[in-house]
Amino acid sequence: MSFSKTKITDFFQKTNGGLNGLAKRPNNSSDFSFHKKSSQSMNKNKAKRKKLEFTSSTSYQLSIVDFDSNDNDGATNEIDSSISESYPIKMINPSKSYSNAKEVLEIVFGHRSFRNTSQESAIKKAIEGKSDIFVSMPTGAGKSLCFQLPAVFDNTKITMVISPLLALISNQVSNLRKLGIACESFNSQTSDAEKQRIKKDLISANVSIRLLYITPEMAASTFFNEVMNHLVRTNQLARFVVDEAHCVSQWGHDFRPSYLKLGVLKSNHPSVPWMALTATASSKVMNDIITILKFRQPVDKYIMSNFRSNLHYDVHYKDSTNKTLEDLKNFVIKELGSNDQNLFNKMSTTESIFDKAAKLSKAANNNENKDENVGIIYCRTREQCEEIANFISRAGIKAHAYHAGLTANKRRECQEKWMKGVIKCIAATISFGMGVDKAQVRFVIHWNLPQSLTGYYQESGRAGRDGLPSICRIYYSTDDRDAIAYLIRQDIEKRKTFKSSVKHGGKDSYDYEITMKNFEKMIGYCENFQKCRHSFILSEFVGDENIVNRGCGSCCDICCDPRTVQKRFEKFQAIRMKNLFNSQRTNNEDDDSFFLPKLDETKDQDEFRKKKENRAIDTVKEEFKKRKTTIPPPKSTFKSASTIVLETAIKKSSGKNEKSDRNQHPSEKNQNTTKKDSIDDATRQMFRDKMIAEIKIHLHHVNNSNNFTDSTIEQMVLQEESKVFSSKSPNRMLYRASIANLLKQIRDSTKSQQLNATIKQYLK
Ligand SMILES: Nc1ncnc2c1ncn2[C@@H]1O[C@H](COP(=O)(O)OP(=O)(O)OP(=O)(O)O)[C@@H](O)[C@H]1O
Repeated sequence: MSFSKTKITDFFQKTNGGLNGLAKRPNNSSDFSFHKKSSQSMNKNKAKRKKLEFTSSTSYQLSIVDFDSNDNDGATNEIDSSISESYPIKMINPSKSYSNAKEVLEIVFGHRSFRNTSQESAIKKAIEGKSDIFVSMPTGAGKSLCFQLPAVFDNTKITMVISPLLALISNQVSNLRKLGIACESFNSQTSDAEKQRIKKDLISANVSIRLLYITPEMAASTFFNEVMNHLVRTNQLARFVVDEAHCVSQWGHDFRPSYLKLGVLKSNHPSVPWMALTATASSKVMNDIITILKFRQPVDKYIMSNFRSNLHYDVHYKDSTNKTLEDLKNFVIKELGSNDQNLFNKMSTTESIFDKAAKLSKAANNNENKDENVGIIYCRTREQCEEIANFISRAGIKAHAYHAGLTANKRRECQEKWMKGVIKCIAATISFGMGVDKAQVRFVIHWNLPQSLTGYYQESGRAGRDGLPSICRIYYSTDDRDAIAYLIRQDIEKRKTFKSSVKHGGKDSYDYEITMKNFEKMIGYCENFQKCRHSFILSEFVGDENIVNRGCGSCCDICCDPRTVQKRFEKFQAIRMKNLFNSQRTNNEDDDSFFLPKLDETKDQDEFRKKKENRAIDTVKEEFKKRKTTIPPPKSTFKSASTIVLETAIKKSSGKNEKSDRNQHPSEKNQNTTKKDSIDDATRQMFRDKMIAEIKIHLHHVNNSNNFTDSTIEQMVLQEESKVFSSKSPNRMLYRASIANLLKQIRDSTKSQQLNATIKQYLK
């Protein structure tokens, strides 16, 4: 939304006279429902609190975040954790002043003590209001309080909180309102009536909102510029807060170009203090945050170690055993199964799966508060979420899928039940869990490889927020690795074609190298059997030298039992090599990255087999669907490795395994068959795909895309790959090394912005 300056000025004049919508709310003495606070301190403080509060009849209707709607303020609308019902709230007396931070901590927030010294110091420094503050604390360490408490302490001013996700905003606003704090959000989902009410307050002489959550896009709007000017002029702006500040940096896992504009706000209002918070800051990210947001030196930094000793990290290999799903099932039963599994075991074998599920659900509802332990299994596609959820349910654990294909209501219901422990295990796409503060998450499993270590740290960090032992596991497979690498390349290419990357510091700030390097590190993490997993992850962050240098001791599979991990890894490597060297890959011996049936469920075996055959193709189709674009899909020759492997497998299983000479260069036609068989077609096609992708990226970078049609590129690749094949076959290693060398040369030319010499030869 945008407002013209004249309109704003008119608006200011019309409402002049200190309109104070919120402060002037009518009081009455009706009953008010507080949210349940379990802590004893909260109860103790209730009586004290009552005296300090005045009541309001105003009902707040929080904006319902519509999962699928277009969001014109740029906020990512990935999950729906909003509160749909309106509820009466009890407002804290807006003119109440507090003598110190501890008092606010106890009376308003109901906590007995600060969670850690960083939290306490950051809060006290913020209350002083003299410096800019950088906070890096692990997930669940209590970052939000670092700005929420000072915002309440400062009872004549407003704190502007800039946050990237509507779901996060919605959650925080909802929690703060339950505490009686005057808190609002202003975004594309806010109703017109609410916007009017908030605007009135913002332009008044006595602003009564203590915290206003906005998106970075909204912060840059003309309307908010005017608002900020007014608030600064009238000395009512306490501070700017940038939550999830790693979004500023392209070195972070979640770069948001709109965050780059925030530096302008800082330049416009240099006297207003800022606070930036993140759970995932490397020193590069921290420096970017401080520089891009133009923080005043010296910056007060509060950096806590990201090491969480209650989290046990490990990696299981999908390729190394044909019992991966059994492994997953046994693990989930062990972690969550006590109640559900016992009940399930007692059920008759003749009962239908639906009856069993209904019984489990009923039992879980009755036992709501007994066992709130839950788990998350992250999957890459909706189909996988559904399949895994079904699979776990069949094993007697109440599970549910969560993804964008469900209605907003269904997602909300699902999340709420999971929060209460009614649904024990959720199989979800990675948007699930953002901004969700659930303490008893006993495990976070990644069924597919994440794209970066920092992203993985944040997702896995949703486990064990209650401080109790919890497990973070990845099920790794090379099929996933290849499919994700392919998709990353596709994304990068699309971004470049759309020229959506932004210019920053004179260079293209969307850096292909960074994305790929991040992904390579993730692969390194999974394929490593020597370095402590915590060290591996924490080497990405500031403030963790001790762990990085010494290892965690016993909080990961490698530190606990390095020999077993080594054996597992070697077995995985052996099978991988066998797959690479042996084109006679068999479906059921070593490729277990698909879903396998339980042995006693013969009637379901056909269904499973079909799924097994279709899954990789569906995965790729699904990913294309997700990346809706006007760009035509890649030509049929441009296939992911997993698609090729699957197609080959399907051909084999249906007896149509004839060798194709598609894409065969004429010069190879007469070559002897020994040579030809030594490097299989699928491998060659995979390398040709890689070359095509690399060349397209290169041509885009050196501004030569228009000089090469797709068919020229394909012909070029066919010819160059064919030369290598003819000269290096049958030695597979030499073939691979030569192709790798070609790819490297192209990448080097991309870096030096020179049209690659080999490619140049094909310029007509
Ligand atoms: N001093 C405290 N005493 C007790 N509980 C606290 C304290 N500070 C924060 N908490 C609680 O800790 C939980 C986590 O806090 P918060 O959501 O702020 O963490 P965070 O660091 O922002 O995590 P994330 O990065 O995952 O968002 C919340 O339930 C919050 O109420």
